[in-house]
Amino acid sequence: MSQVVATRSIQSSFENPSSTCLHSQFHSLKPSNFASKLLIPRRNGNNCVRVSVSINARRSARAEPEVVPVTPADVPKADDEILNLQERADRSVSMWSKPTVKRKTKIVCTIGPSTNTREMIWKLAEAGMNVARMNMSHGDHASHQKVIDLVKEYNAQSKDNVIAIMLDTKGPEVRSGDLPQPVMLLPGQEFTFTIKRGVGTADCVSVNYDDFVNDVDVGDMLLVDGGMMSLVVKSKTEDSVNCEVVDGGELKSRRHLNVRGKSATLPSITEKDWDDIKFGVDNKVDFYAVSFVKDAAVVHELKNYLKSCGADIHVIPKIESADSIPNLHSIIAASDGAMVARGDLGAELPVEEVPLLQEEIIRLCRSMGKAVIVATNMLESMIVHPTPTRAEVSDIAIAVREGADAVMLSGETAHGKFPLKAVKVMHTVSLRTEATINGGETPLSLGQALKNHMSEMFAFHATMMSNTLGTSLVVFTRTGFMATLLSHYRPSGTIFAFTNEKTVQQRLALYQGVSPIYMQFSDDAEETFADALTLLQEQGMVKKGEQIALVQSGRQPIWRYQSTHNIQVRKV
Ligand SMILES: Nc1ncnc2c1ncn2[C@@H]1O[C@H](COP(=O)(O)OP(=O)(O)OP(=O)(O)O)[C@@H](O)[C@H]1O
Ligand SMILES: CC(=O)C(=O)O
Repeated sequence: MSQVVATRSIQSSFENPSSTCLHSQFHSLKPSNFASKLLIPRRNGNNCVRVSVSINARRSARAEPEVVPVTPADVPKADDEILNLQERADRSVSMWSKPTVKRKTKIVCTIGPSTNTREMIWKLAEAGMNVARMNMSHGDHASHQKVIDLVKEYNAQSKDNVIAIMLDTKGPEVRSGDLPQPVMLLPGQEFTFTIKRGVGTADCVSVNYDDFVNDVDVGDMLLVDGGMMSLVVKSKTEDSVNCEVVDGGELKSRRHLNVRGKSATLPSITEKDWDDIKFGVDNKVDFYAVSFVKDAAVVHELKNYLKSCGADIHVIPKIESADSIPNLHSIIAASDGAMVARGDLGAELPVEEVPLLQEEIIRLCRSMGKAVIVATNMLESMIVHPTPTRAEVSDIAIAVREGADAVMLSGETAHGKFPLKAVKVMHTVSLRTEATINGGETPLSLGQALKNHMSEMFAFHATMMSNTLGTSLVVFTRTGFMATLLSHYRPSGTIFAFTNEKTVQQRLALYQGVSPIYMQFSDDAEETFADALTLLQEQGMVKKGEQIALVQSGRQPIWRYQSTHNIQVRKV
């Protein structure tokens, strides 16, 4: 029943995103076993004016597109029905009804066997995927090439949506070797890991890393599959590590191994990674998620390489290694963002550190004006179940509240049974949570981190102005800089970022609150502004008579002198 009220409150906050005042939040959260009234905030100022909207609290509000009816299976028939509904809704109110436009927090989907077809990429995109991630730990170049081509094909034919492409490197993963059949490990049992190649018996298996014996010490805790099993190191020989099983389980082939509190002394970018990075350059991907980054040097090395190739690809280090924690500030400063890779992070460090580090990494990224992604286990149970656990829903809400640019799905979309439902749940939970967040909570030290002070000042004041007036923001950008800067101030309204560069449009898909739109710029500023506003109006994203805040600032002047920056408020 409360679904009904929640949906209406979300809609009212989109009709007027500026000020989800406390009063309206209260009403939106109220139990709805009675006819409820919503407060729709008025556009001029922060005052809320009571507007009576009687809602009969009935489940029949299912037809509202934002509410995900979590039905029992992600079977094509059900999906088709949902998508048909979506298509009908899209035709009636066009782009503004798209999940990818209304929601501010972006969704990264890992593409794997469950989703690597044309049909599923299209469905994921329409359900709300903003970024397609390819994990280079799995699959080969041919299979990833197919995914890249499909995403590009989707982008080329879509008039009002764009999906960014992220290539996630395998990195220096330490894995156990092949076993002829799974081995059941029982607590108290002895088990050995060896650097000798090709061993796979009931009490000993190979490890793919020659320095394994040197890196571990007696007393260390080895975690298999991120902690599904654990073994304590009892003794070592020249080539083997003898352990006692603490938490048992079924050991299968090629499992992930971590040593609690330690990172492997391997380079963050391996030879395979360089090969994959080159593959990414050839395919003009938008982002590299770089596994097991330990310090800023590796980010500089990759950035220098990309510069030498003339590749415009952004670098997002994955914070997952114990060694990276003392270097967080310098790693993020050198990069274009960070991913909180909670899987390995929670294996190398005690799990109770993960939420604290997540908060800290998000805070650091936001204070430095960098993109931040929260990843792993977000809807893990939906790999096999059609509905999420309440804890998973809360986890997404926390990441949204903490201000992540994006939340990520891994196994849920890569090999899960309900990939579309997982995206829809993530979409709905993000949207619902966003509706309760007051905009314009400016990161305190953003001013110190960014050098281009004038742009920053204009981003800040444009945010304040659009929040006060309850308008969307319109920005014209060739490099994406001003759009990402505005995003970091988290304005309440959508940032409509017009760019004449397809690569910039694609990359901006990751950023919180940014709706990237490709448009040819003309030499005449007024003509371009008029074209942009017409497009927004045609797409149903702004209404005639509505005000928008238009920002002209940034590093590369478009239709202005270098020294002149503007914020204009225009009536459509
Ligand atoms: N391209 C792919 N081909 C085949 N299977 C895949 C692919 N991508 C992902 N998977 C499957 O989905 C699972 C979850 O994906 P995820 O990206 O989380 O990988 P992971 O190996 O579990 O973790 P990590 O992110 O640390 O590499 C993988 O373990 C794998 O079984
Ligand atoms: C995403 C990832 O690699 C992790 O969570 O470990």
